[in-house]
Amino acid sequence: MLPSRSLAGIKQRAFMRSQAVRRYASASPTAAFAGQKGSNGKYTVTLIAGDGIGPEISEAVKDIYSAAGVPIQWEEVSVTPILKGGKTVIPDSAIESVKRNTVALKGPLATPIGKGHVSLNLTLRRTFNLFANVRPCISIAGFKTPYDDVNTVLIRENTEGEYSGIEHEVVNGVVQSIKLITWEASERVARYAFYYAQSQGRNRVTAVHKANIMKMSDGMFLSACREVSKDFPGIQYDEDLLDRVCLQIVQNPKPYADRVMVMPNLYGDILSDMCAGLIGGLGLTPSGNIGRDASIFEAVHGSAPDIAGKGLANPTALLLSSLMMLRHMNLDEHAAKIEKAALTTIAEGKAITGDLGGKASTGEYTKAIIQKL
Ligand SMILES: NC(=O)C1=CN([C@@H]2O[C@H](COP(=O)(O)OP(=O)(O)OC[C@H]3O[C@@H](n4cnc5c(N)ncnc54)[C@H](O)[C@@H]3O)[C@@H](O)[C@H]2O)C=CC1
Ligand SMILES: O=C(O)CCC(=O)C(=O)O
Repeated sequence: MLPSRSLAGIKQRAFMRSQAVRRYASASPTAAFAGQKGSNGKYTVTLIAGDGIGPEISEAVKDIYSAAGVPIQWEEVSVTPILKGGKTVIPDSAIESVKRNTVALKGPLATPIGKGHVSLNLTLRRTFNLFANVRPCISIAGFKTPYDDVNTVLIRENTEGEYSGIEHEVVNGVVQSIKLITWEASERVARYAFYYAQSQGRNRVTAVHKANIMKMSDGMFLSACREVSKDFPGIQYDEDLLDRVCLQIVQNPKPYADRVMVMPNLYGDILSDMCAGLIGGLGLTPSGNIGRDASIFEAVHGSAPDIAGKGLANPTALLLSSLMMLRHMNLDEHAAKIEKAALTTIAEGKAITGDLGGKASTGEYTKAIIQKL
C-alpha cells in the first residue's frame, strides 16, 4: 500500500509544525506522551540501568535529576534474560513496566559475540515496535574537536534490515543471514524522518543506501522514501550512497548540517558511531527509540567493559538521551536547564572525563553539572 494523505496525517503535520525547534528533541508524532502524574506530582519512568558502565552513568543521571527537581520517579527493572520455551526472553515485569509507563531510560546492554543469547537491545526494540532510532550528532560549542560545525540527525530503521536476526547454516561452511526489508517499515521510518525534519526546522532529508548493490532491498527502501517525500513539498529530498556519505562527512561535515539522514538498520548503527567520532566520541551521542505505544531512550554507545567500574565513564550520552525523553514528555524547561548545565561544564573543560581529555571521574563531572543547575 502506498502512503495516503489521511485526515489524521494532516492533523499530525499541523501539530508538528506548531512544535518549537529544540536541540536534543525526540519529535514523536506517533507516540505522543499520554502519561499521568501520580498523586505525588511525579511521572513514573522505567529505568533499565544496564550492564558494564550502565549502573554508573544511570546513577549520575538520577543524581542530576534529583538535584534539578525533575518531576520523575524511577521504576527500576532488571532485564536479565530468562529462558522460556527454549527462547531467551526479557522478564515480564520489565515488559509490563515499559507498557505501563510508555517511556523508559535504558543503560547499555552487553551482547555475547558470536554465541550466547540474542541481543536484548534488539529484543526490546522489536517487542515494543520501536521503529525509528533517532540519533542527533551535534558539536558542543566550546569543546574543541577537528570540526565545530557537525549538526546532523540520523534516523535509523530499527526493527528489521540486517538486524532481523534470521540466520541459518545452509550446509557445513555456508551460512546465510537474511536482510529483511518491508515496504511498511520503510515507509513508516521515512514518514517519521520527514516529520522530524519538519518539526525541527531541518530543511532536507537524505536517504542513505547501497541500492547500487542491494537493488531490491535498498531499492524498495528508497522507493518508500521517495513516495513519502511527495507529502512534504517543503522539505528537500535526496539520496546518497553510504560509502560516499562516510567519506564526505569525515572530510567536511558542514554540508550535512541541518539535515536528517534516514537509512536501513545496520547503516545507521555504523554511521552514528562514526559521526560520534566527529564531535568527541561515544560519550556524547544520545538516541531515542521511538514507537507508537512506547519509547525507550538510550546512549548510542555500548557497555564499555574496558572502563566499567573504574569511575571513568562519561554519563553525557545517557544524560542527553534522557533530555530527549523529557522533551518527549513535554518537560522542556527541565530539559533546557539540565542541558545548559551539562554543555557549559563540558565547554569549561575543568571537570570533564578522560574520554574528553579531562581528569574528572564520573562523580566529579556529575557534581560539576549539579553545581550549575
Ligand atoms: N544499545 C546498546 O546497549 C549497545 C550495546 N552494545 C554492547 O556493548 C558491549 C561493548 O561494545 P563495544 O563494541 O566495546 O562498544 P562500546 O560503545 O561499549 O565502547 C567502545 C569504546 O568507547 C568507549 N566508551 C563508550 N561509551 C563511553 C562512555 N560513556 N564514556 C567513556 N567512554 C566510552 C569504551 O570505553 C570503548 O573504548 C557489547 O556487548 C555490545 O554488543 C554496543 C552498542 C550499543
Ligand atoms: O545489541 C547490541 O549489543 C548492539 C546493538 C547496537 O550496536 C545498536 O544497535 O546500537
